[in-house]
Amino acid sequence: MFVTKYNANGNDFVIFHDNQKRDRHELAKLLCDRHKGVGADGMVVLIPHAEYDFEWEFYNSDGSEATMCGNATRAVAHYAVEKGISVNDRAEFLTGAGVITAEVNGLYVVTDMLEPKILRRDIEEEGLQWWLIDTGVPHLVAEVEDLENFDLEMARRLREKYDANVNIYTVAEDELRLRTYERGVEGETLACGTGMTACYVRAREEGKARDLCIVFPRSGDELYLEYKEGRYRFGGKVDKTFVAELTLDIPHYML
Ligand SMILES: N[C@@H](CCC[C@H](N)C(=O)O)C(=O)O
Repeated sequence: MFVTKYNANGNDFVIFHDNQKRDRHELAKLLCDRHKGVGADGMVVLIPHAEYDFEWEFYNSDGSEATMCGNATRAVAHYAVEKGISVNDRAEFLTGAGVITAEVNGLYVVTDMLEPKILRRDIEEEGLQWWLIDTGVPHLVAEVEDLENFDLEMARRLREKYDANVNIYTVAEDELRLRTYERGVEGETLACGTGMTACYVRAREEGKARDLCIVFPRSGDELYLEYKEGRYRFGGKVDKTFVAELTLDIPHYML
């Protein structure tokens, strides 16, 4: 069995394709394990679909399924174009949250994000004002003055209470910086695309971010977010790290 490892600005994924949908949560746990497996924040499997280029199964590193992952959409679009599953440098595929389109230009990939839903604007916790925004998966977002003080124990409590990813950000017109505690990884990740989008949605709504914004996640990589004609677009480079043949003894029931 061959898998491809991608790094999307610090969010990393194990990707392969198969011919049918399955429950692969145990396999995801094994392959995402950084000691026993390949090591990744998530695993994605591309499955044939009658209407779209493919549909995906997305798993977090703890084996839980998630409906959407912004960074994985960019890595998967690159994978699909390279494998000929998608053509003309454009991927259109079905996620648990809806249909995604992404444009591939070399290693640079831009995803049209799903329409965000602002679920709550009134959450007060830990001295901060949080909004709850669904960008395919739920995110709590709060603006802070200092990104260095991200209390991960606090983030864990909020993640449990609201069943959401937790983000803090700073914003200055055309520059957004953020940190994300990810559900399903149960720790801080180096980047989170749906999290970046959720922070940007709030910053724009509050008149603090321009329609084109540079975004720096914890990895320090540079991405951008754009709001145009009612749509949020999210772009950045992806790295295909390696292709590996698994020699792991994978129990039959996981395959
Ligand atoms: N890293 C992702 C988000 C993945 C899903 C999330 N961990 C959840 O379970 O809600 C991104 O780039 O958006």
